Amino acid sequence: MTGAVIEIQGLTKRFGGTTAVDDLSFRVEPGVVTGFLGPNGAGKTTTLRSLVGLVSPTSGRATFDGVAYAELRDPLRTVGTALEASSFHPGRSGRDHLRVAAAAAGIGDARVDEVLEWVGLTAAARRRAGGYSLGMRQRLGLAFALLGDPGALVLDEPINGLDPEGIRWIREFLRRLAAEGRTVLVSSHLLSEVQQTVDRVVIISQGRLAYQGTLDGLEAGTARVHVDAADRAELGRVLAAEGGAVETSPDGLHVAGLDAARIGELALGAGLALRLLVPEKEGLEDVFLGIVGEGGVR
Ligand SMILES: Nc1ncnc2c1ncn2[C@@H]1O[C@H](COP(=O)(O)OP(=O)(O)OP(=O)(O)O)[C@@H](O)[C@H]1O
Repeated sequence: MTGAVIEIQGLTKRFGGTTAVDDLSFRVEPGVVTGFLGPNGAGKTTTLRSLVGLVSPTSGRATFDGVAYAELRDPLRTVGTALEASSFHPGRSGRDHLRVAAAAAGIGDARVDEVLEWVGLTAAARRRAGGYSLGMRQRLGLAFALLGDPGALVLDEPINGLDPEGIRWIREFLRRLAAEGRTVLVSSHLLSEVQQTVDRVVIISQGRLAYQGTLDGLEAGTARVHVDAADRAELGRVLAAEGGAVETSPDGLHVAGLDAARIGELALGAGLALRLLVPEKEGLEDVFLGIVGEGGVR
């Protein structure tokens, strides 16, 4: 098992007059969990389906270490996917569902039992999948994705609808898979849902890339400092001269582009005594909503 770099390059998908994905490019590296975020209708599912050959792009490419899914020599061993939690034959047991999929790929029953154990479904393995709870179906989907011991995992909304215990379980599970060197890409329409699970995020809105990078970077771009001095106007001039974006309000100055430590130094250098110096952090969810905008939902 080696992690594969997932690369989306200039991907566009149109359905008739609807552009679901619009010239989208991003990279997903092994060894970390990457969140793929955007509001409902942003184009996440279409992107993930393009990645595994279920949707043919209008233009652009989606590859694993440079190879398109359809050209992979051993797809099940390269990438595991869980794109729909309910795509199981309801009358078949969880174990039989996996045995059928495994047999088609030349994978034996021992591995089926291993992945069932891995996702904590051994006790329920011989029960009808139709009677499984949503959490159990998510686990069965993960077990299916892991059958070929793939280096990459592509999971569509694996946390959606889980109870707190299920969320905690999957969070730890995904982090462990990434720590083993796998590439883990997990979609969600809620940043708060994956915030404690992901190391990096790719955010899309209306089919286009809105941000890719770390969560810290996402927050840093919007962080401001609330600061004030007796001579507010002079403080504002000093900070603006050093590149701060200064907004004056009745309760002081709100400054972007300079951190609190730097503002303290500049004020000291200018002989201004500060009477207020408070870093202001917008909640990550607010940053996310600011990026995807009101018009994000289609
Ligand atoms: N097969 C299709 N035919 C026509 N339009 C489609 C098709 N699949 C998706 N779309 C449209 O493309 C856009 C993106 O849909 P997509 O399902 O990829 O978004 P999403 O981010 O996964 O949203 P959700 O979280 O709601 O699943 C939407 O406007 C959707 O209606």
